[in-house]
Amino acid sequence: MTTFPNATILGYPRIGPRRELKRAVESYWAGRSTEAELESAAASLQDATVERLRALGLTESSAIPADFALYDQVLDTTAALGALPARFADLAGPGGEIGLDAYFTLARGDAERAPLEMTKWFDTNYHYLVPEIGPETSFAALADRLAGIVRRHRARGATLRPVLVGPVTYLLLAKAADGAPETFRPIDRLNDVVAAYRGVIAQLADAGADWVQLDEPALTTEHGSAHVDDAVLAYRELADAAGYDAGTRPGLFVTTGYGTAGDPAAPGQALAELAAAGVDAVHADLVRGARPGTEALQALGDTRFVAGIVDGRNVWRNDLAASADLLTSLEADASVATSTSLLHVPHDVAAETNLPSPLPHWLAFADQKVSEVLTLAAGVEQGPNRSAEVAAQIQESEDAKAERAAAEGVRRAEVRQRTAAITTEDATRADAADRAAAQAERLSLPALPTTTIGSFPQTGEVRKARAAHRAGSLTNEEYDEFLRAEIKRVIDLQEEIGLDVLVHGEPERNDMVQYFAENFDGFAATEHGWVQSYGSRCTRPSILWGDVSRPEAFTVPWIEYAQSLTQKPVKGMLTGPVTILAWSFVRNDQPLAETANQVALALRDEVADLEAAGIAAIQVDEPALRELLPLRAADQPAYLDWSVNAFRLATSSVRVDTQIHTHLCYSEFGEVISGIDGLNADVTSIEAARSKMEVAADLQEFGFGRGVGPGVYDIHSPRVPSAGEVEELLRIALASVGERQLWVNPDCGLKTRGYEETVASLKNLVAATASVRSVDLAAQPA
Ligand code: MET
Ligand SMILES: [Zn+2]
Repeated sequence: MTTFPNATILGYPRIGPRRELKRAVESYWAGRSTEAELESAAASLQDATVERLRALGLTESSAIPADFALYDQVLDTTAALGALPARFADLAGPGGEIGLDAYFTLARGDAERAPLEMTKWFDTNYHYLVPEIGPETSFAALADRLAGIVRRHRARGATLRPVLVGPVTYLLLAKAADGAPETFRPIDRLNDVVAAYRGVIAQLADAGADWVQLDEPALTTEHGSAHVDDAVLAYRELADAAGYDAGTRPGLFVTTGYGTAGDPAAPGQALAELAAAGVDAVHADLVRGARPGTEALQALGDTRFVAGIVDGRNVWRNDLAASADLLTSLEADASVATSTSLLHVPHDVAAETNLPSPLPHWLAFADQKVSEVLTLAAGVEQGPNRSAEVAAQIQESEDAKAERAAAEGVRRAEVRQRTAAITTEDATRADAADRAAAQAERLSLPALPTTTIGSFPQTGEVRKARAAHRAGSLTNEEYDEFLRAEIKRVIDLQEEIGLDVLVHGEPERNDMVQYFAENFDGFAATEHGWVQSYGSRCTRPSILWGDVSRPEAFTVPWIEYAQSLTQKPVKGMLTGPVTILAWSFVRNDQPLAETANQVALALRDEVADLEAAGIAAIQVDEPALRELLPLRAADQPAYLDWSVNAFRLATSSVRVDTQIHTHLCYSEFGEVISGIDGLNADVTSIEAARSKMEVAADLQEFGFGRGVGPGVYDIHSPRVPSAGEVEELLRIALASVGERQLWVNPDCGLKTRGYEETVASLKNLVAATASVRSVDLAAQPA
């Protein structure tokens, strides 16, 4: 093997600077292009990526990672191991291989089969496909696709470094296959999977790889850090040259992004153990994780230390002076890298033409981060005698830092004074029982009130009108007119269906976070800043760069109008502070808690204006509450403290008879039940249908005393639930939540659905509720 490159990145955005991959894949799915066309589009994008990275300076052998998943990197590893769940067994090729169509079927399901489950990748908004591993799952070395990529680039003169999810992380991220015995854990299959990895690594070596990257981020989590011993066993096996043809074992590079691997009290120790097992290069995340101890670094011996010092998860320019100092303090020869893959950031700041100046000067997207890595690596090589070029780069980073600290809008006295003056009282409401009584009187709702989560189907018409307005072909007045007609239609429809608490349908919102970013001060929107969320789906997070405030009420006119059309209560609809932070790129120059308080006060202003406009129920959505939960148990209480408090700050100014709702989805919330309780909302709607109301029982067990609306149907598919099905779920919920607390609603908003299935589903929801009210509640009226 060659020596490990001095500068590298752990991964690069795969979607393409203009979302080329998204288009190519979606066109293939739609039958508009052939497999060959898709492969050729993917190959062109790879070539462009490799050329771009070389032009930026990643010219050392093996410095460029080959991480070109068409859908997801965990699914790629599943494919390389041939680890097909039983229900997909028929998709295997003659040699057990998972071809292109099989690959996409695992990701997207088909008429008979549900796809692999999708879940969040560590504490990010990227979603991976969960492997399903059972005692019978067969593993094989089927790395043809990845080997082919390595080979193709070799022929073009570049030795790339193929990337796989490492064996321990792969199994820790997997779930037990259906039918596996209770006691079975996927990690029980470590020996078998390692044998397959060995074959995969040999295939990659055969294709010309000098180094193979194995990502082991699971070692940085609370649960995974207890598996360092397993990793040592696995890598001892993988590093054993006896398993390879003479002299062909490539270098093994193990990465540990997203935190500190192993025991956080002994940072670096896990890396030293991996080195002792025979791993040739080990990476530590120096942004989210702790700096490895000096002794641990010394114990690495010949194993190369790779310092993940350029943040793979934010969009801010690196503080090069501070990073250079940290690298010097390591007193070890180190390579320089990113903290994680750059998958989480957009491609290139230079592509942005509309960002307010001087914001671009403070930013670093993937391409800028590559340059930062190279500068820092050059600095390490040069030691105390820095070249003029490196010195100039460091100076520029210092200048940007100073400019940013002093720039207008970054720190605004009026915002600072408000957050400094926050008191406990600001986050405190009257007793829940008093609120319930006052709200019952004001709203006079039936038992088991029915409602929806906020959005109604965003039809092609709505999207077209928004685009026309943005392009200027629809005037403000015309667009307003259109939105009002849409709101009226949605209100009339809900009246007709017979729902109790109505919504305006959110037609004016492109996205539940971006809409708030556009109406608050302190945020900027990018034109091309797309990042992959899952598969071909991308989001374009706003950049929260300055102090946040709300110049004027912006949701009030729509809600007020909707309320004017009906006697029934219409919910005000806001996105909560934690979710706004989670789905934006957030400033890194102050604690998240401080930024959360600013956002909370901006929302508090909107809440006050909604209340003043006569709105009796206000919903503040926090679907991302679980997403930002720190990976380590020790860090979780502090997080729940500030995040919960921010929500309370946003919602606690209201009168006793104003009903505060919240909504949570996308996650298992079992771990944060105490946080949900802490939000102190009068009504909490929560995704529950797929887990058969489990969360209702969890809440009950916790002693949750306020309103609960466990979702009675899954909105992720067009399937219409029957009234009988909804009734059954309601009865399960009723058994734990009780009729005084139970609300009836779908799992989440309806914006991705069509009208036909929405109307049918909601009618069944209302019918089921009526039946449960008359059958189950008749005996003991509330
Ligand atoms: C991801 S949660 C979505 C909540 C929002 N109010 C909606 O209905 O779309
Ligand atoms: Zn939701």
